[in-house]
Amino acid sequence: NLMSDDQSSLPTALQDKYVLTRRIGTGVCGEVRLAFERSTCRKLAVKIINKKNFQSEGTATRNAETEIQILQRVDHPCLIKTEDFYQTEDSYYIVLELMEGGELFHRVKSQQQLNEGVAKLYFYQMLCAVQYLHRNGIIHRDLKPENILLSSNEDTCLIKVTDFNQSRILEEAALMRTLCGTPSYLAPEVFTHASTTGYGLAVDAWSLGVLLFVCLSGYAPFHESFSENSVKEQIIRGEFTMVPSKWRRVSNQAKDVVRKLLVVDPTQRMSVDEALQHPWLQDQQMLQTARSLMYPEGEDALPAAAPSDAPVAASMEVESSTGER
Ligand SMILES: COc1ccc(CNC(=O)c2ccc3nccnc3c2)cc1
Repeated sequence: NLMSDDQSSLPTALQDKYVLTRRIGTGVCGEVRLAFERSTCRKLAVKIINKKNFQSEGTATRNAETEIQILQRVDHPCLIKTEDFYQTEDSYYIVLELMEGGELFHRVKSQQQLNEGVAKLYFYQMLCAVQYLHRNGIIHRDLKPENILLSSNEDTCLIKVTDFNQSRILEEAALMRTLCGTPSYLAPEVFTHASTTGYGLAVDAWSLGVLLFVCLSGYAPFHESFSENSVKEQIIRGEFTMVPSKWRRVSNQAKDVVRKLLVVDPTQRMSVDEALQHPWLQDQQMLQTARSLMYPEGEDALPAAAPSDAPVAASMEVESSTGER
């Protein structure tokens, strides 16, 4: 447990600043623990990654910048922010803002399926996050409900994409590991193109299609119980199943987005940019809500034009004219 050897193996600088407590998440490369900043008692998440299954042996490092620096360089309201970073010879410790709502995976599971308006709000934020990554030359390659975190337990909340740097670091090793793991969210070209450098931005669009499918219906589009073909076969053929009872209340526009993302040929697949222009997302109320979640300071930064007949403004006018402030 934490109080025994683990605690002692933590960097002292980390221990000086934070108290690490229970495990709140686990991933391929390590675990996430709930932490408290000693000086402020602020709750944070500390992601512990042991290097041995993180290092892609042999492959040349991509460029001078380490992926962790990329993690620290990117800045978008729907991308998890790194607060602090430590390392020992066998582990990385990444201090992250705590996402109180936990993984999207658990939210969808507990609610069976999300209502369409909530799914649209979350999907729009994912599109913005992935569009930002793509514009910064980062392909996530591993988008799945476990990597989408919710900022609160409210339906209307900010979402953040996480783990986007790891897939870049695990580039070659990930392909091997990915081909061993459950392929449910993987795009067909991951199987057909041998090298990871072969596939482009379109893989993230496919995974977003699977994510939207899961949010709207509560189940995965490719599953061994749906066909005698393996999940891998179903993916390569783009053979997904929309169970009527689960999709009855979903709008045709939402289904259209899913169908245009789950296209096998990456050159024919709708891109993230095109998805952001799809009619289903031209929903002013959702866009307004998303904007206020993503850019909260945006609200007071632009002073609302006070209507001319506002009594408050008038009284303030009186005060200032008498010189009172
Ligand atoms: C007060 O203690 C808690 C409150 C809420 C939760 C739910 N959150 C989580 O379970 C969780 C999991 C992984 C994460 N990875 C990075 C950042 N934040 C994360 C949050 C977990 C603990």
